[in-house]
Amino acid sequence: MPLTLQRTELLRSRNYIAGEWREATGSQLDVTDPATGALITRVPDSGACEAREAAEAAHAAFATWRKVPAKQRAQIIKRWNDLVLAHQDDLGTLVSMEQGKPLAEGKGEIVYAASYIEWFAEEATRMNGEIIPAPVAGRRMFAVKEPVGVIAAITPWNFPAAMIARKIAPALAAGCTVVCKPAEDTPLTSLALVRLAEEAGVPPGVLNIVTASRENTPEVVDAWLDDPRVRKITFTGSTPVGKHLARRSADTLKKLSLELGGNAPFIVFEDADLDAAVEGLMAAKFRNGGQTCVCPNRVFVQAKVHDTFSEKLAARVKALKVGPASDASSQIGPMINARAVEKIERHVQDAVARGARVLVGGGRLPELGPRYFAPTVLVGADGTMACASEETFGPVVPLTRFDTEAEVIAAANDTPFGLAAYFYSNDIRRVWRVADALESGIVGINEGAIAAEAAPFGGVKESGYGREGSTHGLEDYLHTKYVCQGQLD
Ligand SMILES: NC(=O)C1=CN([C@@H]2O[C@H](COP(=O)(O)OP(=O)(O)OC[C@H]3O[C@@H](n4cnc5c(N)ncnc54)[C@H](OP(=O)(O)O)[C@@H]3O)[C@@H](O)[C@H]2O)C=CC1
Ligand SMILES: O=C(O)CCCC(=O)O
Repeated sequence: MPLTLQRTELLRSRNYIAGEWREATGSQLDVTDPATGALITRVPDSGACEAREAAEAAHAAFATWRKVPAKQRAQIIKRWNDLVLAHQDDLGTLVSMEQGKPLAEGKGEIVYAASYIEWFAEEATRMNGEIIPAPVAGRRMFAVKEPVGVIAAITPWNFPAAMIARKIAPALAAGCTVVCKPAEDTPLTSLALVRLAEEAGVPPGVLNIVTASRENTPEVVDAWLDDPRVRKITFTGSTPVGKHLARRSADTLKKLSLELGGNAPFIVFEDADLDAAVEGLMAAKFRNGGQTCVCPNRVFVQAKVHDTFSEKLAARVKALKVGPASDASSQIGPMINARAVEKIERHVQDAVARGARVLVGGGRLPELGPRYFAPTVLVGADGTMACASEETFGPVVPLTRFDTEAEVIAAANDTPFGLAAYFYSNDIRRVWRVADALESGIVGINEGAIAAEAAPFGGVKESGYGREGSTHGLEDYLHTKYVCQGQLD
């Protein structure tokens, strides 16, 4: 059955700038269903002109929004959260329509996105400063929290709702205003979320969104990078684009939050509960068909339990149901675009050419459509393979056998990335030793589902910097102003 919306007005096809839904002045961009390639709708293919209008509106609105009492900002954000939850069926459907993830996951993403909105509505009222004991008599010293200013949020296609929510909600909570550009492949969920923010009472100019094609995106973002009024860039996406944003924002010294690519290790020690480890790996690896930056990319299994673990895993992976979001039984959807499937195929072919063996899957599923790839388990993977050094971003599990703890820690850390890492062990001494040794912003110990609004999400090394969620996620949108009052008489 085709996916449809109850409230069709949530399917938006214009930019939202200065409180107005504006037609494209130039060309338009097709938004398609990744399962079939069918056109869903068209949105503006914006350029520098629209980007500048959005920045202008956000700059003008900042003067008043920053002065709105925190409690009032919190109430508006809370209303946004309520509206998002009230429309979770339609929003989840939109996610699945444009991104391809199974409907249950699409709706789950909306609940996940709302958890960030609710969290930051509550945090808005807790931006406490400090009173500092003065080292000199007669002075009073304070550390005051202030909003950074206009924020540019650039978001990826893999979580079109959650990534918008966890960037925009803290910005609004802090008193910042926002210009946003969603990914070319998935602009519709973000437009619907902005529509609900408008309905919740976010004032004109405070939140602006412009859509653009992959070709025009650099023009839009460059306009913001060059604009000294834009004080912060918050970005989730690939490491090369993150580095580009860091370099290009240097001239105006913007604050940056970069949540970039990962290459997560998942380690199964011989003392682990193997069934729990298989379940944890299934949850972590196959979320969104493997298209998640915290998905395990390299799986290391200790020699003694390797064969038992791989058999158990293969049985679970073989049973996964692949299909379109419109089929309620689907567990893995299509990949986002042709480039994504090509990369996954290249990784599997390279691994096999270098000696890996396919235990399950191993190729495309043309009978379902051009964007489907079979959930795959490879054994005999090693560090020379492309899948060990690049993020596959697809449903492929390469298993590598290891002997010692020291060897596996060295292998796990042998990457420029450091976003998430997972391991399974029931030895309490090993648990803390390994957690300390892993070079990673996030560590899952006997746990595959690590994301939560109350947790600081982010990486080290070339996985970026800044944290999203938790109290740290608000801090990234604030400056600390030191105020010193001298003797009054
Ligand atoms: N950390 C994460 O969550 C993600 C990691 N990735 C990794 O990146 C790989 C490639 O995915 P891809 O979609 O190409 O990721 P990108 O980094 O290209 O895209 C992420 C966002 O950045 C925008 N963007 C792209 N180029 C520029 C630019 N020159 N200046 C400013 N903004 C830009 C994109 O816009 P547009 O869509 O219009 O190009 C999109 O909004 C994936 O296979 C995966 O390994 C991808 C997505 C998320
Ligand atoms: O960067 C990503 O892949 C999105 C984050 C997923 C998560 O919140 O777990």
